[in-house]
Amino acid sequence: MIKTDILIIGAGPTGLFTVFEAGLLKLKCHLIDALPQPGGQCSEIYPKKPIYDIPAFPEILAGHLVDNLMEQIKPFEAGFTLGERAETLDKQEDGSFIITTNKGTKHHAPVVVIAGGLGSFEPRKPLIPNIVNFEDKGVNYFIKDPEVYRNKKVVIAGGGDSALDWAIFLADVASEVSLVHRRNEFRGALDSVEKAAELAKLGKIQLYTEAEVVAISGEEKLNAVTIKHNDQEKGETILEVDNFIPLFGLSPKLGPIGDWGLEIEKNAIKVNNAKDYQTNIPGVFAIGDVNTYEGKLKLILSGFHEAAVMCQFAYQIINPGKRYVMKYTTVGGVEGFDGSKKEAKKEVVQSILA
Ligand SMILES: Cc1cc2nc3c(=O)[nH]c(=O)nc-3n(C[C@H](O)[C@H](O)[C@H](O)COP(=O)(O)OP(=O)(O)OC[C@H]3O[C@@H](n4cnc5c(N)ncnc54)[C@H](O)[C@@H]3O)c2cc1C
Repeated sequence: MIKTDILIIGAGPTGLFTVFEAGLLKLKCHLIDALPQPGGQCSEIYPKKPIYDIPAFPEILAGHLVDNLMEQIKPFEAGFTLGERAETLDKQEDGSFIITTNKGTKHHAPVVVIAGGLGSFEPRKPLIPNIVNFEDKGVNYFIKDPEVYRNKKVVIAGGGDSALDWAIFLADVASEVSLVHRRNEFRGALDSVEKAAELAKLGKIQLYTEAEVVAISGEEKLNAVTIKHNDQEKGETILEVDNFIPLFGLSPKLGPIGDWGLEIEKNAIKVNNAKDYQTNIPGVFAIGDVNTYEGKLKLILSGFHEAAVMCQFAYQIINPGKRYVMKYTTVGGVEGFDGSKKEAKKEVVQSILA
C-alpha cells in the first residue's frame, strides 16, 4: 500500500503543479497516471507546439513546460505510479480513501485530487471507412514531432485552432500543406485565421474551404486523399499526399472516474467553484480541465490557480485545527545566494520548508 498526504490522479500540468503548492505546505504527494510519462495533454498531444499564454513565458514549447514543472517539483520528492489507471475509489470509515489501479496497486490518502483532464484521449475521427487501415501509416490524429513532416506533402483537416496553428507551422516545414475545412469561416483565434489567409495568398498553404476529405487510399501506406467540394460544379479533387492529419478535437471520456458517485455535468466533475474546488464527496477535489463551474476556462493557467487554492483546503483536512499562515515563496530572503541558480533554488526551498 502506497501512503501519502495527497493522492493526485493525473500527472498533467495541473497535477504536477499541485505537488509544488502542496510542497510549500509540507504536504507529500503521490501521482497516478494512465500514461507512461508525466505531462498530460502537453506531452501526449502537442509536446512541440509553442504555448503563448503562460505568464512570464512569451513562448514555451509544451514539452519544455512539462520539463520545467518536473524541475520545479524535484525538491518535494513526489511519488509516481505511471502507466496505471485509477480504477476504484473506496472511502474508509475514518474519511480517508483507498484508490486501486487497473494493475491492482493500492494507494491510501486522506485527500484525493482528481486532475484527470480529458480522461482518456480519444481523437474525433472523420467518417472515412478505411481510415483505421492507415493509422500511423500516413494518418495521424496528433502532431507530436513536426520534423516527421519535413519535406512531406501534408493535408490537414479541421477548422479550429489546432488545424490553423499546425497548418501555419508546417508551412515552413512540409513541402506542401493543404488545409481542408467544411465551412468558409474558421473557429480559431482571429490572429491565426489572418495568418493562414496570408500564407494562402503567398501560396504556402492551399486552402480548401466548403470541402471535406471523403476518401483516402494507398498500398502499404497512404498516398492520396479525395476532397469533395460542396459546390457540385467543382466536384472532387484528388491530392497525392504523404500524410493526412484530421484535427477535429478530442472527445472527453472520463473513464472509471465517472462511476465514483461524483456529480458530473457534460463529462466534467462539478465543483464548489467559489470556495475550494471540492466535489460532492468531501475530501475529493477536482481541478484543471476535468472540473466544471460557472465561468470555467479550460486553460493551463486555470489549473495552476485551482491547485494553489485547493491545497489550502487540503491542508485543513490533513491538519485539522492547525492554523496555516500563507507566506510568499521568497520568505526567508534570497540574500546570500552565491549567484548559482541551483543553489539559489535550494535555499529558497529550504527557507520555505523551514
Ligand atoms: C492541441 C492543444 C493545444 C493546446 N494549447 C493550449 C495553450 O496554448 N494554452 C493553454 O493554456 N492550454 C492549451 N491547451 C489546453 C491544455 O493542454 C489543458 O488545459 C491542460 O493540459 C489541462 O491540464 P490538466 O493537467 O488539467 O489535464 P491533462 O493535461 O489532460 O492531464 C490529465 C492526465 O490525467 C490522466 N488521467 C485521466 N484519468 C485517469 C485515471 N483514471 N487514472 C490515471 N490517470 C488518469 C491522463 O492520462 C492525463 O495524463 C491545449 C490543448 C490541446 C489539445
